[in-house]
Amino acid sequence: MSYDDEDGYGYSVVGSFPKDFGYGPDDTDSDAVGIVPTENKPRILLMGLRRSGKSSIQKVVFHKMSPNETLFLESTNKIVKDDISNSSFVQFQIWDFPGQIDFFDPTFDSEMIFGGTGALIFVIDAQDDYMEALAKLHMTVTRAYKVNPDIKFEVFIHKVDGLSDDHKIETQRDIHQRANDDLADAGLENLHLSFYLTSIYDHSIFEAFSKVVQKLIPQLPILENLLNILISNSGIEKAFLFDVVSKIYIATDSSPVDMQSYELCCDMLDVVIDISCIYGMGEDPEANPFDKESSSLIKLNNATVLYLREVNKYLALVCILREDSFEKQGIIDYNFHCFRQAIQEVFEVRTKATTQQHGAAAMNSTAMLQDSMQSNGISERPH
Ligand SMILES: Nc1nc2c(ncn2[C@@H]2O[C@H](COP(=O)(O)OP(=O)(O)OP(=O)(O)O)[C@@H](O)[C@H]2O)c(=O)[nH]1
Repeated sequence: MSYDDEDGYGYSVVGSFPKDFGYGPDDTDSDAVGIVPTENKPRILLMGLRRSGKSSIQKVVFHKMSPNETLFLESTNKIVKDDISNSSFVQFQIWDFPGQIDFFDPTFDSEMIFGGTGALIFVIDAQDDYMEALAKLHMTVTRAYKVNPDIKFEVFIHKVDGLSDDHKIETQRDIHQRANDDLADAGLENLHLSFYLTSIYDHSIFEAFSKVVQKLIPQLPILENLLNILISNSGIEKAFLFDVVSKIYIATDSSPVDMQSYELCCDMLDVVIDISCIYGMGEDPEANPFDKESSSLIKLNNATVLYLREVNKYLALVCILREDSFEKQGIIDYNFHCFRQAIQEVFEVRTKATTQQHGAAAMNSTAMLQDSMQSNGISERPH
């Protein structure tokens, strides 16, 4: 399929995505090598006061719920466990906690809950008075840290869509200061909190979740390295490796991420998914239309090109590059092919369990990619 309008703003869709964006790779899937048993999957906890927006975040990011529909979500009364296994890299469980959870309740087994946790996201409603939330945050993180000091503590200052830009920054500064002062008073200077301004009404929640998830992906440095090699050889300005279903980016090259580029790439993914779901199904409804031929090209009217390629069933690469760099599409496609193979190798290593093998194979795939890439003739990475 190919679409063009008179402004020269057009896109083409070759191949498409599966109609059913269900979760969980099936065991017969060759991309889903190294499926981790449920109990070993890293766990992400969503905690915070009642009505702070925990369930909405989970539904919007992982279940494609539209933000307006969250108005009708009922209060969560028990821990809801959600197994997110949509990618071999992004295999984790999200536990959504009820707002009124009581840590002093004898049935609350903190050893079990915090013991296997990778990240704890504490959601604070920025449109409400946050003093009570800060007290709860302090109690939660100190308790969790005692059980498991390796947990990554992430604070979502949420619902910021209702705040002016100045108010957002002031709120973040105030929450940051108070939370860290409380920790310093308790002698817990080593406990590190990361802060994000989020809303389900824009891309900020996807960006924040991307950063949380990236901290739990041991292969992140390898993926970044592979992306750096790809973009520097291909004249690409920015590349994101997306988890197709959630729009989380699991890695990007090491140039800084600006929100606009990320939004643009997210929008492209949405367009491709929508078009594919409507027009991409073949005659066989069981066949997966998102295959290695799947790609899409959007030419913007500012001499920039967005280029999407399927990496495997769960991952897509979305690149931003200048139109003149795209003249040598053959080289970009060749380099992409090498990149895809290198990613495949990183996947395969997961099945071969040992860390030593992992490290050796990662170095191997990076070196091989560096050797096999063709240069686009652009010596410096454009800015
Ligand atoms: N303006 C705005 N409202 C939001 C946002 N996220 C969630 N909400 C609203 O906040 C309300 C509470 O959301 P929930 O997701 O049910 O909150 P919760 O933390 O899961 O609540 P409990 O289950 O009671 O613990 C809903 O009406 C949502 O529509 C946001 O980013 N901005």
